[in-house]
Amino acid sequence: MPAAVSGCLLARSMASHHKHQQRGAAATAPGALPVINIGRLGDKDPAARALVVQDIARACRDRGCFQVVNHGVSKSAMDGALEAASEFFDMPAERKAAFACADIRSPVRYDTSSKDGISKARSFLKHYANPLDHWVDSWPTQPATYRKKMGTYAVEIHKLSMQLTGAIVQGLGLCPMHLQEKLGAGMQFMGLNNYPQGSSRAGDTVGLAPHSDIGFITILLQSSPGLEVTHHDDGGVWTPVPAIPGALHVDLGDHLEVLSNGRLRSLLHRAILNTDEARISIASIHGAAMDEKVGCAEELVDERHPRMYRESSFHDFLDFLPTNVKAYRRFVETLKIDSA
Ligand SMILES: O=C(O)CCC(=O)C(=O)O
Ligand SMILES: [Fe+2]
Repeated sequence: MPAAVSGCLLARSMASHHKHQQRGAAATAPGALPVINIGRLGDKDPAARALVVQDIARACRDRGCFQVVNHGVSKSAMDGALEAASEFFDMPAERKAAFACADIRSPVRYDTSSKDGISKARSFLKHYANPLDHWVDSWPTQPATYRKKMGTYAVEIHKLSMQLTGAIVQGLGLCPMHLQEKLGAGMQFMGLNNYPQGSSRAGDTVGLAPHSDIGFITILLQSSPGLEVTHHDDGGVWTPVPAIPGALHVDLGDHLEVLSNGRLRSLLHRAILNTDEARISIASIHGAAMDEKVGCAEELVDERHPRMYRESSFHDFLDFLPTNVKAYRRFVETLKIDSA
């Protein structure tokens, strides 16, 4: 990306960051969140790739998240996904209710409020996406372009997830191929979130309660700002993630913390309601297959770094979820070997 474009993106990011800060957060964590140009990740020159890997490694270690630009996901796929989501949520309640399901294991699920008592304003649609052929027939047929638009986005994002995890594990000193097979055959769990415009008078400011995601990474597309993050050493200070046009936000999930044997931490995040506009976000969670156990990478366990976490699967996480409503704990906390 030419420097001028990069500068422009950063300037917008800062403007949006400040606007958002004035509106919500009480204090700010040090430094802006990293925005990484990953255009040279696929470069034949290993030195060019290494520089990007280094930036990603630093962002993962210090912030637990970063945004990517020049990521190869087309603008038309990103716009199409937001359109499909917005058209879905605009449908009459009865049509959406056809996807309501009490079983959190259902491959497609619509709901109007979360059970935590905090995220009351949000409605959401969740569905599996990888491999697309296997799941797409369970997706909504209305709006008519939903499957096409969301499917195109899902496939492009899955490809990006493979590239990013390749770089992240390389940054941990592992072979870039370390997770590729597991991810290729793994879960892609998409969560489409619809937040109405918030009203500060009514005091409804939090759209989605603080949590970390399962999986290795989450790639998130947001229509406007609202996502806030706090990393383990941020002292509980929330940092708004600016909505940079064309950028995608990436955050680390519980299974990456496990795989890295604690060298990386999963990211606590939440969504704030915008007082000036409604908002849509599309989270794509990338992990191993439903029943595949994920443990610490053997290469990262030695005498100085004893194994910190028990193995677990996505399935184990789903079993844990209903037990984690009142006093929220990151799933990964329950896997700590000394926490038993
Ligand atoms: O709306 C957002 O920005 C956050 C969504 C999210 O964290 C999720 O769906 O897991
Ligand atoms: Fe999340």
